[in-house]
Amino acid sequence: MTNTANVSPSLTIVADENIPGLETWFADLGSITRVPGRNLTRAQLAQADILLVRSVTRVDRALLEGTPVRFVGSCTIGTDHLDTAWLEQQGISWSAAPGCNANSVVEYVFCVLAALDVDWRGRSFGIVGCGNVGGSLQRKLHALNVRCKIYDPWLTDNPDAADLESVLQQDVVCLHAPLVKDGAHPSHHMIDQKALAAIKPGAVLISAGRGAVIDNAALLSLLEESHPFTCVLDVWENEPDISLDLLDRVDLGSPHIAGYSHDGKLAGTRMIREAVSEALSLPSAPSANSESPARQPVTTGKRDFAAIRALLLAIYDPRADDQRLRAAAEQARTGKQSMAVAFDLLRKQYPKRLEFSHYNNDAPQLDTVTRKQLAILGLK
Ligand SMILES: NC(=O)c1ccc[n+]([C@@H]2O[C@H](COP(=O)([O-])OP(=O)(O)OC[C@H]3O[C@@H](n4cnc5c(N)ncnc54)[C@H](O)[C@@H]3O)[C@@H](O)[C@H]2O)c1
Ligand SMILES: O=C(O)[C@H](O)[C@H](O)COP(=O)(O)O
Repeated sequence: MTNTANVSPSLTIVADENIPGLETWFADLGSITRVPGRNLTRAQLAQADILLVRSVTRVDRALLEGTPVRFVGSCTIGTDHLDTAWLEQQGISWSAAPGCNANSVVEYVFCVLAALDVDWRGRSFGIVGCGNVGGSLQRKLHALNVRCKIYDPWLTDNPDAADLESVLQQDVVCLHAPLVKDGAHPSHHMIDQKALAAIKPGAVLISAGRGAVIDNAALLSLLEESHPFTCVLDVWENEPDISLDLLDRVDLGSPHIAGYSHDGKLAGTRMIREAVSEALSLPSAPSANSESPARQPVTTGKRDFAAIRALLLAIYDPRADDQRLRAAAEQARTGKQSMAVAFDLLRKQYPKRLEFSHYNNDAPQLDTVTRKQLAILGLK
């Protein structure tokens, strides 16, 4: 990282208004203009040196051609909204924030299972896509002595590697693949009618990668015919204008917030600041306040899995997100607000969600094994 502390750059930064921590991480670089990311236009970038986006902005030739933008940073893990080939061809530096909110997604998965009262300790897991999110989930499951199989075409030597069909036949199937439309292993509609049919009756399907990894029309027709497995969707095709019929039929739905822990969002902003410093030889990122606030106690009088469940849900209960999304759908049905606007608003106004590490397990009656299992999940 370059340390050019004497230089005081005066850059023009255009940023999605939903990126937190901009003041902390970018104010020293110049002026920041906050814009709604969904409708960003080329005209708004006429003076911009740096563009900071989230997943809702398509960054390509149509947006950037003829603008002075030299660096594009996406404070997200996913990169499917960036035309990286075009950016590279134009010599425009870019970066996403790999892994920034992976832990948030893993915690979401365990909280979803807690909300459904599914004791994961006696189940087998199938993980599709085993990068930062899937890999972290796999490591936690191993530590908990839970069996899992993974499908990731780029990780064939992973000890749990299996073909897609056997992965889909596990008790809990977690989708964490990126959206890839071309190349050797495209994931677009990878979970089609045939793949959906491979999921066991009574299983749980959790989709928290990108919506279009599942063929949503095929999923809807399956769920209209019968309800063979429990279906949990955080990500949808055609966000933000998601299918209300599909929402009606899933067991838990949320507006693409699995990665929305406060920690995950701030990590994304910080990582992009580090990347811009590196790419444009700018001063190092300002040092953040390293003092961590006192952990908040969570408690329960229960024991064993009931206690694990109660403690996790005291921290984050995905049923609240589900209820808010269904209330928004009701408004859309009655014509009060379009689903697309409501979906984006839920994301913009998302409550501050802290990861498990901000809490401490204050249930003294718990036995050592339960305590250890909670610690593996990140609640000590
Ligand atoms: N719901 C949310 O809030 C949320 C939050 C974070 C990330 N995501 C999504 O989850 C995706 C995964 O995140 P990550 O941090 O693990 O990314 P990552 O890049 O670290 O890992 C992705 C993994 O998927 C594998 N993969 C690629 N094509 C595949 C295919 N066709 N089938 C199966 N696996 C495939 C890759 O080999 C890689 O190991 C991101 O790309 C993003 O789209 C969603
Ligand atoms: O790719 C990611 O990091 C996540 O999907 C992220 O949580 C998306 O959030 P958004 O950028 O849409 O606000």
